[in-house]
Amino acid sequence: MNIGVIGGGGHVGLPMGIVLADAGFSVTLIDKDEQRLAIIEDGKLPFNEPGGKPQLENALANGRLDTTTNIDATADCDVIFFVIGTPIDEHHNPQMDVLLDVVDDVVDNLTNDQLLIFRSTIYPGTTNLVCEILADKGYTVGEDIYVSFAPERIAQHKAFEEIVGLPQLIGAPDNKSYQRTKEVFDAFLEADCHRLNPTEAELGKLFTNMWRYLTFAAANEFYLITESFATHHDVNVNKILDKTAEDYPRFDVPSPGANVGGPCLTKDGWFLVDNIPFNELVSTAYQINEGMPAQIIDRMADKSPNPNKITILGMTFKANSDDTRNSVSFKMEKQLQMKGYRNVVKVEPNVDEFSNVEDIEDSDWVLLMTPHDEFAEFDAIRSRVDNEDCLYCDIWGLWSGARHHSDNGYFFGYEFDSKTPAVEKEVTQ
Ligand SMILES: NC(=O)c1ccc[n+]([C@@H]2O[C@H](COP(=O)([O-])OP(=O)(O)OC[C@H]3O[C@@H](n4cnc5c(N)ncnc54)[C@H](O)[C@@H]3O)[C@@H](O)[C@H]2O)c1
Ligand SMILES: CC(=O)N[C@@H]1[C@@H](OP(=O)(O)OP(=O)(O)OC[C@H]2O[C@@H](n3ccc(=O)[nH]c3=O)[C@H](O)[C@@H]2O)O[C@H](CO)[C@@H](O)[C@@H]1O
Repeated sequence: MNIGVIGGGGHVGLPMGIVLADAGFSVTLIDKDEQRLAIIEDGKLPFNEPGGKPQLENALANGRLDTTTNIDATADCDVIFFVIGTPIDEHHNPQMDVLLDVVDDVVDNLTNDQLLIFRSTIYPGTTNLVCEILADKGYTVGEDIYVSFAPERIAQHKAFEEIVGLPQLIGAPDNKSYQRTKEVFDAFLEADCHRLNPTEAELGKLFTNMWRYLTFAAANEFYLITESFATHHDVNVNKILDKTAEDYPRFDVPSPGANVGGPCLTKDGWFLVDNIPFNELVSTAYQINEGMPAQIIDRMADKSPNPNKITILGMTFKANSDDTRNSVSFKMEKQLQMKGYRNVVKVEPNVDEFSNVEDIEDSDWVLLMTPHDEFAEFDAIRSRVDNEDCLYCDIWGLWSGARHHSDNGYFFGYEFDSKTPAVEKEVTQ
């Protein structure tokens, strides 16, 4: 069976294509980004995704993986996956035309019995709209052409483990489209397929991401509330969250986080918001998460006014990633500049264009925005800074001793002995 993956050079499309090839299908990665395709042809992943390289090399060696920039290649495919980016515009509205233009191109080359699987995160109703477009062209979905929405739910960096391990939602308008989609996934899936109709599956995917985004906003809101009490009381948010959740079954709150961003979590909320214009849960979560840089800067300035040099640790949107898309670190940099702090060093070990830890000497503030493994040793960071008056901010709790014992994530370097485990310090407190 020939499978085409449109957007096959991307963070979702490439792992999908590799797994399909590994399962024995003959796969063509169709992508407009020639540079990415050249890297892939060379046996390399254009981005960091653990475990993928050997599988890619294997697929290339077996001749089961091919690449092209030519969208007309879909004409020779039995199954076509759509995995291109589905962005929002500058007004936070979904850019529907990006995907629909590609659908138009594919429809021009359509042949009977092809199965179209939408895997990008899409605006609710899009799959049904595609069915209408196909009907206008004279096709009958479920009889001479097949369509489904099978959302990707992996988190970056876990792609190769999660593509095979997570249950697959399949939104299908008819039995045959469902069965044909399930057959493709059953070739490699170690979990079950769950059937919904297309719009239900589209909403389910968006709800999954929104739920995660809301839990981070709740943790950040708890952090801000605790801060407001911290002016008159000895309270620490991470200590509250940990102790309150200990051995208790219904309080599963993540840590507050300085950097809740990435290519989709933030934008996906806007796919829902315009359907509920007067309800504000999603937009409030956005304001809380995107407001973290301003909140952090205010607290830093209270404790340590007039810093000459500020270091941001981490420019990617999440730990151990090389993906800077929609990272809140850039908002942090912008806010610092707007407040007049001009000397800002941006350290990012996973992307070439940024500074490295050699450049952080004499910083007055160090802001841990992305909790990369490279930053885990507080003592190493502190000795690079070599300024005993430096104020550090780690609301993630990466420097774990600090998590319970610093002032809600802020602490002056030399007051804090990072080698002492949090639990021992607590006993002696
Ligand atoms: N990144 C994630 O962790 C993740 C997880 C689940 C779902 N998603 C969703 O998956 C989709 C893809 O996201 P991504 O992170 O892989 O994006 P990406 O930008 O990494 O990949 C998209 C790829 O599509 C290609 N492309 C764009 N327009 C094209 C066109 N007209 N013809 C051919 N190729 C084209 C791009 O060159 C790129 O290689 C989005 O809808 C996203 O919301 C992403
Ligand atoms: C529901 C779900 O799983 N959806 C996945 C998720 O994948 P993801 O790769 O974006 O990864 P996450 O790990 O969720 O991180 C997101 C941001 O949250 C920050 N974060 C993380 C842990 C924490 O405790 N506190 C935090 O604040 C982190 O720094 C980062 O900025 O979203 C994709 C769209 O991108 C999805 O489509 C994909 O299916």
